[in-house]
Amino acid sequence: MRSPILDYLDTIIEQTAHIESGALADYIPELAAADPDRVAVALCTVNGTVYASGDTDHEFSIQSMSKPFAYAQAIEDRGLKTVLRHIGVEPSGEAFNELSLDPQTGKPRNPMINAGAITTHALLKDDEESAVDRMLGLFSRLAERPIKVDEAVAASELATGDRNLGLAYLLHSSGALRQEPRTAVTGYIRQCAASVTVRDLALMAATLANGGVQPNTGERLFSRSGTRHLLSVMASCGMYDAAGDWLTTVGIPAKSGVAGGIIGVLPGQIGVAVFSPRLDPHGNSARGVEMMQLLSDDLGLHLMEASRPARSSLRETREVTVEGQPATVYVLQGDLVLSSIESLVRVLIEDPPTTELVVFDLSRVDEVLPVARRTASETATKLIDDGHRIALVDPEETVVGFSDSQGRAVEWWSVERLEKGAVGSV
Ligand SMILES: NC(=O)CC[C@H](N)C(=O)O
Repeated sequence: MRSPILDYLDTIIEQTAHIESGALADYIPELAAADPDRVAVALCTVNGTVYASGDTDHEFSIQSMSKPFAYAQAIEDRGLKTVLRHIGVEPSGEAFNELSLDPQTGKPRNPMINAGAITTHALLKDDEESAVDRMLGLFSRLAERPIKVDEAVAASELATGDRNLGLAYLLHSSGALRQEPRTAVTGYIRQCAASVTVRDLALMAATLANGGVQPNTGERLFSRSGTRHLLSVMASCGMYDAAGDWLTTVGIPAKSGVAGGIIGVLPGQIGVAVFSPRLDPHGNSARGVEMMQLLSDDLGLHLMEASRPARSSLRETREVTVEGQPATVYVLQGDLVLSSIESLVRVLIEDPPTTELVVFDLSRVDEVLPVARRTASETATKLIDDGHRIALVDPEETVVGFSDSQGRAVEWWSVERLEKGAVGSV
């Protein structure tokens, strides 16, 4: 059966379908030729499972979403102290391509704006392979597939890259740039032209959510402390001059790119990625920001929300005989949020119950977020359609009035009925 999490992601696309505001980035001619109606959304858990909806395999250039990964790599290559000597960590409150450095220090204010990102690129180790190849190798390990430069995008931006060149000359004159301005800008632009999908980006973001370890390969790509530092910078500077608004509303470390992508990271839980090419006046995807806002509200992503456990909500699965008939009992625990019920939903899909009677024991459940309830309703529909009977044991009344997504009621069992009726331990 199709995962209800995919059905949920479909609703994010449907609910934002009316948003047609914003404009394509036109200072890079190749981006102005993009199809403005493309849209995609993906999320990836820290277990490495990716869910994606919309134009999931459509490739677009990573642009400024490359900046966090280059910054983390520069920290690995040179150490945090050296990187901090070259680039600050203060929000600039300015546009991403502003021609300005911190007047007190002569350094770029942070690594998420172009001045800081060009400086970052020039700090990457380039003795064995070029800094661009090094970044492509990193992207490929993060996304688990070969990531390449979109040569048309790179050529288009190189031909119109005067502003970034101007910035690089400014940086060079203040002593902040390790390379010749033209070399640094060419490398930075090629780094930005790497071609990715929302699936790739969700996996990349999930690696940051997972403390720097790629969830599927288990490879440590960034140190834990480097990842924490990066996420803090993304939280305060990732959305440029909209960063304060972003942190108060969506509330997760994020980074946007001018091709229309945005990535977000909920530490310890999930990475998310959205794509829609029309940009708002800050240079962030207009529909993408709305999609992120919905994801944040529905999934309870906001960092300042009282913390929710990242552990799985499935405590254990038991096969027992209740009142003379075989039953599968799923014992759930903790707060039911999307990232904690994801593993339960995946077990139900990949290893469906073999008994007609399926019991969910919610005795140890504390709180159920609306999106978890909705996903559970959709899962119930799929189970009922497959011929199962569903019974809920819910002594704390965490899901009062629960029904499947078509309004079909489930059975309500007391703890005693389950415990007394069961042969085999419950
Ligand atoms: N915000 C962005 O995505 C900007 C990246 C783009 N390559 C530039 O330097 O202008």
